[in-house]
Amino acid sequence: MLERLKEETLEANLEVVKRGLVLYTFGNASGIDRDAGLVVIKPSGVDYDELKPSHMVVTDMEGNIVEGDLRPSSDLKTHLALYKAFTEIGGVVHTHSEHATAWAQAGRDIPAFGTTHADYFHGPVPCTRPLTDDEVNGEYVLNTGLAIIERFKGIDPLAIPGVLVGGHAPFAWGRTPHDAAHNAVVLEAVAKMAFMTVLLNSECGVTSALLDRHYFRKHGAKATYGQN
Ligand SMILES: O=C(CO)[C@@H](O)[C@@H](O)COP(=O)(O)O
Repeated sequence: MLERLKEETLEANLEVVKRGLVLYTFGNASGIDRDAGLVVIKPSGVDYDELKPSHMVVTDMEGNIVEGDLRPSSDLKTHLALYKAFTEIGGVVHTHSEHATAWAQAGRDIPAFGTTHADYFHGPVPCTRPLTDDEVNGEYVLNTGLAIIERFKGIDPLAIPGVLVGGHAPFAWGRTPHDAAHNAVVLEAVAKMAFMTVLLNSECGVTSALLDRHYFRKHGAKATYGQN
């Protein structure tokens, strides 16, 4: 089971490279074996070209290394926080994909301008709020999972399987590492389409309101809210 999870997690890491979502060692993917209480995550700073299943780091839910000779990703705390808060997810992927990162740096939710977005994200993709000075010096900056969990109060993480960490970059998740990588790829695609949509028609927020009323309700989305 654990060996298979290492392979699946490696495949998720390599998928986001294959789709052009990460440069060099940016980003990281992880998977969880909830029965064993173990998380498998990409090692920190290792070039994807050299990555092997045996390089993957295994930790318990508190981040203690159970298996592996390399340091776990610097985003481990965020992955662990999301697994504890979103109990139905089985994989998390973090990238610095260009368009989603641009929306994150702009501090804006990605509006749902069309069904391409709405088929995967049943609402605007939320962006976390800017951190206060105290938070920048505290745990929040090391564990962006806390900001994500705060932003997802009242939002079903499986209805909207992705987020923009303000000033940083996107995280996506799913029931498996493969699903998480898939959602990360689609998140970048809808971020790019939304960016171009705004350039083509700055008044296009009307579409988003129509989608919000009709499309999401039809799909039983549990959360809709305004854009910031
Ligand atoms: O953006 C960040 C730091 O949060 C990471 O995605 C990136 O530097 C990759 O770090 P790791 O190699 O996973 O430790």
